[in-house]
Amino acid sequence: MSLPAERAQNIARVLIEALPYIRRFSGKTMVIKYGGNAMVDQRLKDGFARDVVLMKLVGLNPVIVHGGGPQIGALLQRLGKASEFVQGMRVTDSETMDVVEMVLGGLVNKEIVNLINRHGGSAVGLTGKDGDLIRARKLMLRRDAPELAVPEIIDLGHVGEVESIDAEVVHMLVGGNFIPVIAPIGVCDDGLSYNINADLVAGKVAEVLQAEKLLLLTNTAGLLDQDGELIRDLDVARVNALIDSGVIQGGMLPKIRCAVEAVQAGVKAAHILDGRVEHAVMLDLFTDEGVGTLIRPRAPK
Ligand SMILES: Nc1ncnc2c1ncn2[C@@H]1O[C@H](COP(=O)(O)OP(=O)(O)O)[C@@H](O)[C@H]1O
Ligand SMILES: CC(=O)N[C@@H](CCC(=O)OP(=O)(O)O)C(=O)O
Repeated sequence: MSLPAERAQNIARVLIEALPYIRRFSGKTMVIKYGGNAMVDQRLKDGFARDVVLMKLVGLNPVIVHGGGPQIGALLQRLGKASEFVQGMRVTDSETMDVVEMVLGGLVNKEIVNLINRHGGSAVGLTGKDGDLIRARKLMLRRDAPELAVPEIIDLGHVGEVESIDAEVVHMLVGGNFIPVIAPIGVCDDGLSYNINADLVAGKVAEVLQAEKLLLLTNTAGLLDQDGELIRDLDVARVNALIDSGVIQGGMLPKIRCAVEAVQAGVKAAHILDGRVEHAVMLDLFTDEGVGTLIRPRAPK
């Protein structure tokens, strides 16, 4: 493989320009949540895989946690089953759980692994069952409303939350130069599978690994305010006000909650960004302020 001299010089210039950024993040862990809504078309998927491979090659440690909500919905529809969500969480009966496990642990996980490997990386796919990575407990949602004397408890079936993460298998893979690709399926003490929102898993994985950054790739420019304008930067105190006023709804609720919990538990920063933008991950790394919405533990002084 050989390049014309002028092209080689241009590449060298760009790499040298990138050096301070690469040095800043070298050896650091980046947890990237790749949402089902960001897996739009082949060009974007290829771009994502190339970014991840490049990150690894320059010394960062990317760890991928993926979703696949739209992909689960599509298969359920083919099977004649409707999708129902409460506060951004899929109501999951045992038949739906089988579909979730097949789509996330099978189709989507292996598609991402294959994509990264085809672009020159070494990815290994896991669900929370592999290496006992994700222990889950049943999630009981609370609904508070003025007309309710006591909060309503909503049972969503096989929907879980993270009880604990045993990251040994992740450390082993990262140490062996692999890129872990994690599907958000947990297992509880009695061996039952639980469907966990991928944002929640990504936040907990970032916490346990004490990641430098948690990047949440989705299908909006970031968190939008009541006028649809991008909020570039917010601290934990403002998040609650935005939830109470109804600005943050649906799938954005677990996303923002997990980002807040992660930064409160020691992750340096969380970003919600548009995965439909080409090279979104690199854009985030190579700009001081990042792109999308930055969530930090407290407002800058
Ligand atoms: N304030 C908000 N800003 C941006 N998106 C919001 C907001 N409130 C609700 N949403 C919704 O949240 C969605 C992202 O969540 P979700 O569909 O679960 O994405 P993903 O599959 O990437 O996790 C957006 O597409 C949007 O419809
Ligand atoms: C409990 C719950 O809602 N689980 C999600 C898991 C997948 C996911 O989170 O996918 P995205 O990130 O693409 O939305 C679901 O069943 O859709």
